[in-house]
Amino acid sequence: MRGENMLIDHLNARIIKEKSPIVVGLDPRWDLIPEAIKHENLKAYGETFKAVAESILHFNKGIIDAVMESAFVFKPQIAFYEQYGIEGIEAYYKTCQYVKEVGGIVIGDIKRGDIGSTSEAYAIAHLGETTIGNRSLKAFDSDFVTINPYLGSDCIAPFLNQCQTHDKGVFVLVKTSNPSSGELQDLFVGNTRIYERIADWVHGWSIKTTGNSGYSSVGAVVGATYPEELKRLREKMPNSIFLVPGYGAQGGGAKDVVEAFDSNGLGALINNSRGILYAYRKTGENYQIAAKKAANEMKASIVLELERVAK
Ligand SMILES: O=c1ccn([C@@H]2O[C@H](COP(=O)(O)O)[C@@H](O)[C@H]2O)c(=O)[nH]1
Repeated sequence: MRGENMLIDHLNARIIKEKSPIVVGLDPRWDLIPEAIKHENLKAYGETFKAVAESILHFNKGIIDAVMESAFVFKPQIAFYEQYGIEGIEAYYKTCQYVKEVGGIVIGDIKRGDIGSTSEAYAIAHLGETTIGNRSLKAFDSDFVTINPYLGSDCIAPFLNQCQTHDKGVFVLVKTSNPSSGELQDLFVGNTRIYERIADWVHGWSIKTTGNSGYSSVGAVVGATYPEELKRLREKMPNSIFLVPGYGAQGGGAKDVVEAFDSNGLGALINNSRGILYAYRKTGENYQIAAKKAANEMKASIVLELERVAK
């Protein structure tokens, strides 16, 4: 498989070129969207899902445009859109489309996984193509999605198949950033913790799909809030790119994520959602200016920390 995997190599080439391993999480919250945007849509559509969806799209496009100089990877979390029904899902779809239009990469944070046949439908919906008679249509065209391995390997296989067919990628939940992630993930099965067992699976899948850059498009989600575990997991999954949430609002900082990277500054994508989207609420600036500054600062802190460690 080495060398055939283009998405991951393209991603790594851009991380190097743009010196940016950051991901901007697009988690729109109605109560935190600037009043001026909401006002315009409430006037046009009243207190409806349509007004919310239009506001979300306006806000997201503004954020994407503002941070493009320091970020090219975006992670919309689908739950924030689903709560606004069909219109919310449309805003999710259009957000993904807009990221693609401006040359960005989309990680659909969908955290899916079910029995094999249902996982296949999820995988087709978010990574593949739906067949209707003689036509094949893309439903949601993400580059990567997040997946939940709790149902076992047959729930993962359909996603891996779509990755191979359509040159897409997945991030498997390994050690999540939330405070109670250890309740299940840290339990021992024999001498191995559950999250380590999942890391072994991910490693097994990733070595079969490693690209020229030495990484696979089968990646792992590992929280910035567990830096010790992050370090050990880096050793366990040397070919997997990590998606690292937990930076910013959840307490993680540049020092906590540095072990996720290899000596070339590759191997990790660090996500920040609230800390960038709603930076304006702390600074009182225009939301785009504040988001741009927050993204630039995050990128600079991580680059500085990587340089410090490399010395
Ligand atoms: O372990 C995990 C997995 C996913 N997430 C998601 O990342 C963002 C984090 O948002 P912040 O505002 O930067 O805290 C959010 O979409 C989560 O659902 C995570 O936090 N931890």
